[in-house]
Amino acid sequence: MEKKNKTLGEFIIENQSEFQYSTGELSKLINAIRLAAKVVNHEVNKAGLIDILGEAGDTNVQGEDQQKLDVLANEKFIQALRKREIVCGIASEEEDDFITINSQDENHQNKYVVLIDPLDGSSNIDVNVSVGTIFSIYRRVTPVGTPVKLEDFLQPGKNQVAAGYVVYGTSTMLVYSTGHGVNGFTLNPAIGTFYLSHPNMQFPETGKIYSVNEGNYVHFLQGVKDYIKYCQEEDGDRPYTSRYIGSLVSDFHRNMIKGGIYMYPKSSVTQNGKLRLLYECNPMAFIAEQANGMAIGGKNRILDIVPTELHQRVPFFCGSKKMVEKLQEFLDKYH
Ligand SMILES: O=P(O)(O)OC[C@H]1O[C@](O)(COP(=O)(O)O)[C@@H](O)[C@@H]1O
Ligand SMILES: [Mg+2]
Ligand SMILES: [Mg+2]
Repeated sequence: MEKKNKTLGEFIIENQSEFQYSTGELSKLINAIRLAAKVVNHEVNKAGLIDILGEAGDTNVQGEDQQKLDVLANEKFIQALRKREIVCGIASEEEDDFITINSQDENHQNKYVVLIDPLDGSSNIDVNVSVGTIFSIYRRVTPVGTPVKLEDFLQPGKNQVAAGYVVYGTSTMLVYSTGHGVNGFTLNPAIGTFYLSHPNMQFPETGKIYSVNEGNYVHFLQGVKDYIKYCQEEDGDRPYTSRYIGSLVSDFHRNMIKGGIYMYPKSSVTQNGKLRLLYECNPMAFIAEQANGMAIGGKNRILDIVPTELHQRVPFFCGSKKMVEKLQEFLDKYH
């Protein structure tokens, strides 16, 4: 078990050998995320004092009204990643298309693509409820020396070389995995340093929390309705407790620590659910599986899905293994 309280920088160096590619590349990637996270954290913490609450006035490719903090976080993460001479392309919830980034020598030597949800939980920004950032990292599949292509982004989640999230909550944490377990780092805002506070995070095998927007209940498929009823029944360790923050990162983080299941099903209103496969479901599924949890889209494992579009949505069920398996039983009955 990793010793607590070492800095993120120390942890990255000590665990370099775990990263399947050359040393230094991972630290450049994670350092870019760390830097941008600190900048965004700084803005989020004083959001009410400076003019970054409310709408930015534009809509994004999803047709959602962009919040000012969506736009700011998007700029800060793209800036930080662009400067690191390691990323050849970025895709973001707030950008219609992927961004090509060329190496300084103009020969497309960079090897990684990064997909981000710069600000997750946008509906909670103005009401001072915790929000987050989500990131997913792949090695490109097209040859170095050529411009990045869409296929570099449309890789199944199991190809991720690293993924994680930042939660801007009562404290600010960076949680990530490179495929060797999940570790959480808490920011000491006084000195601007992330320290290892949650080594080797694990989803409890089961739990007593279910997270779903029950306001959509009538539109859910029968299997999901039956599972929610099952969670609410008086029997054994049930009823479970309903907790729904409305920020995927925060609901996921709580369930990973306490044991629980998060659900954003498809419904008669949202044919494919709401969450985006590439920069919400894949990175969270990668973390979940690395933490002994489980993530499905219904019959399929999220990380096996072969993406077809940059901003595609999928149904998402994720959390403690025994709870997701139980849900799967209910889904299999009907679908
Ligand atoms: O308000 P709803 O429909 O329950 O949706 C809440 C979900 O939508 C999201 O806010 C979508 O993410 P963005 O805020 O990044 O668009 C998730 O964080 C959250 O879990
Ligand atoms: Mg989101
Ligand atoms: Mg977002």
